[in-house]
Amino acid sequence: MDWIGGASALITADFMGEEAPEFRVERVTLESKDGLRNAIDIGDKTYVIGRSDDNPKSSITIRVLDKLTQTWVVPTALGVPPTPTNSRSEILVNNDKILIIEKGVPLNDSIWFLEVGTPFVKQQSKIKGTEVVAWSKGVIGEGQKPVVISGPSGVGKGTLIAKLMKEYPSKFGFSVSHTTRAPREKEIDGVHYHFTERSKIEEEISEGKFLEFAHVHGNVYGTSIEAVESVTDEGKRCILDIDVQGARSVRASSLEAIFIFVCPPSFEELEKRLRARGTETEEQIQKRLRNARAELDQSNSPGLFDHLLVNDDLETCYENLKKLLSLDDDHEDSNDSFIKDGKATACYSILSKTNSEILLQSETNEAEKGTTNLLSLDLSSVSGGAPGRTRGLKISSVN
Ligand SMILES: Nc1nc2c(ncn2[C@@H]2O[C@H](COP(=O)(O)OP(=O)(O)O)[C@@H](O)[C@H]2O)c(=O)[nH]1
Ligand SMILES: Nc1ncnc2c1ncn2[C@@H]1O[C@H](COP(=O)(O)OP(=O)(O)O)[C@@H](O)[C@H]1O
Repeated sequence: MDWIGGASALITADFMGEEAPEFRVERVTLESKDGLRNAIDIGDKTYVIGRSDDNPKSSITIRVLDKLTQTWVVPTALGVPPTPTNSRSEILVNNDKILIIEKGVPLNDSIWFLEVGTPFVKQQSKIKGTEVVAWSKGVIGEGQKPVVISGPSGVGKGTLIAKLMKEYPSKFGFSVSHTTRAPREKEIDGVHYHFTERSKIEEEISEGKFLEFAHVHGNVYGTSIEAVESVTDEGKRCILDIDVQGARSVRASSLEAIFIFVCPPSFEELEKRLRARGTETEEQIQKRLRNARAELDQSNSPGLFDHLLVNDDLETCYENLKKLLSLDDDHEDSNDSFIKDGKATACYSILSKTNSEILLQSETNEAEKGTTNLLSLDLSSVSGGAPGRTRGLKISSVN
């Protein structure tokens, strides 16, 4: 490695070489030929965040020095990392994650967390038997809670969701699941489902890319974290069409959602709809009907579903669904102006930290753009985190 700049700490050797560097301060900045590497000490470990020298366009690299054994490890990094910029600043929060502010990108894209010791990271580390870190993008404000819709095959979930998306294309977005089942005649890959191989989805599940997955009617179905988060990133409310096992997993996850179960008016009517749809073989219909009984039984599980909707007359059911959703719609987000303004490129660096408030100082003259030079980032009510986004960041101007 070829360092051209001095660092504020003692750096004694090539960090992947035999002789280990010696860091004497909590935070150091190491300047290499083509950008910055930053190091943060957490307990007995030093995390070095940088970019590959050989390929500046490559993604961010992370190395961990175990100070007790003086060995370097490249951890398994889960989740989607930020696009590397030439400059960033970072600080340790809660002793289990590093807040990273990337510079030269829109404010909405600049706040990231590298989780190094959160319960999720510890659990993944145990499963994988390796050092694990996980990326989670920070989101200003809460966004609207995703909506999980479950119910037996043929009850009309897809029909209701399609109506909602048609009436409110800019308000709702569909979480496109992955499945190993074969596409039906009119289904489009990437629109209705991501149709995939069993080995591929199993590999991606083991890499921590899925919020939930389940074996349903003999196939694997799963919701990738990106499927949900890409909808929310667009400012839309995400709709998930998943089975009861999936709903249970989401309930147990860090994603806060509203859970709706759609019931048929009768079992006979369900069978009639399933047959009339004409998309399954008789054997598949029988399997779906058997599973429907179990799903209907589970719809009453305490604490699982927030609302039950009976889909008898389609229009009535759709109106009831809209009523349920609008009930949750009328919250005002006090961060709204920042969420909108956050599309402009920003260059903030971390100035100081007190409890859960972090001060961000602009490196360009934001005042000229009508925004402010000093921002307060409040982390006191964040929720979520890896494997999804970290929500609930509050930003305000400091006058
Ligand atoms: N757990 C889980 N279930 C899913 C997912 N995507 C779809 N499902 C459920 O899988 C079941 C079968 O879906 P599909 O094959 O499209 O048949 P349909 O419900 O009869 O239209 C339904 O209960 C869906 O809600 C997913 O990502 N995760
Ligand atoms: N309220 C309803 N009354 C009569 N038929 C319905 C109603 N809702 C949906 N259907 C029909 O039932 C079939 C199954 O609906 P679908 O939306 O595919 O169910 P799901 O997605 O829950 O498996 C479709 O042919 C659809 O047109």
